[in-house]
Amino acid sequence: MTETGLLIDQVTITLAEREIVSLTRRVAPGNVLTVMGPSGAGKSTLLAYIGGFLDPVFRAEGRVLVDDVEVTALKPEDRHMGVLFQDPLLFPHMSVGGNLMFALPQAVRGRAARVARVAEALEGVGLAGLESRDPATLSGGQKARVALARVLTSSPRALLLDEPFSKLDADLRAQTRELVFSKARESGLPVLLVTHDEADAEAAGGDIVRVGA
Ligand SMILES: Nc1ncnc2c1ncn2[C@@H]1O[C@H](COP(=O)(O)OP(=O)(O)OP(=O)(O)O)[C@@H](O)[C@H]1O
Repeated sequence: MTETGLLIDQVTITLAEREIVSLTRRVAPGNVLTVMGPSGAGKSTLLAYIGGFLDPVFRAEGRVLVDDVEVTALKPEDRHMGVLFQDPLLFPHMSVGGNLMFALPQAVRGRAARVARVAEALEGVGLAGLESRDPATLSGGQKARVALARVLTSSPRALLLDEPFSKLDADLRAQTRELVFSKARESGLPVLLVTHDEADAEAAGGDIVRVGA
């Protein structure tokens, strides 16, 4: 039987013989697994291993599967995981539309179809018509939504969120996380969320795993 979603299978990460983190979990499509723990507990390290960009100073064992396909040995770009960090990391030399166009899979062919997909993605995050804007002119909340639209445009199979709401003030934080979780549910994406914030974990509505001391 095909097991959909994200499987973190007996993943153990060590640094100089010291175990940093160890976990086995499945995240079903549309569900969120929240990883909480004190600073230094290994939350970002775990997320980096799953995304394929773990610093080689660490030693890691265990498998990562997406929709029953093992991705452990693949490069980050071949894993089809959408990653959001604390900073939106938009390309500053490209317009908002350019940022999204860059993420759009090559399989979407033809200028008109590509332009339409970008417009649709911006509309989906409440930013219709902002294609030509310079990212530097956007508010923090708008940048976070462009980053979300860009990630969704790339047709990911899972979302990895490393404290993506932590720089937003309380109201904006609540709005942005609702948008992210509702988009993930709508798209049937499994989500791994790393956060310090109990309200983020509660809003995520899924399982919570606590790592570290
Ligand atoms: N590139 C690195 N080289 C050596 N040690 C590292 C490296 N990155 C992280 N560490 C160490 O690995 C451990 C886990 O770090 P990690 O960043 O995963 O923690 P975290 O739980 O995400 O913390 P925070 O909440 O502060 O971001 C810490 O002891 C950290 O000092």
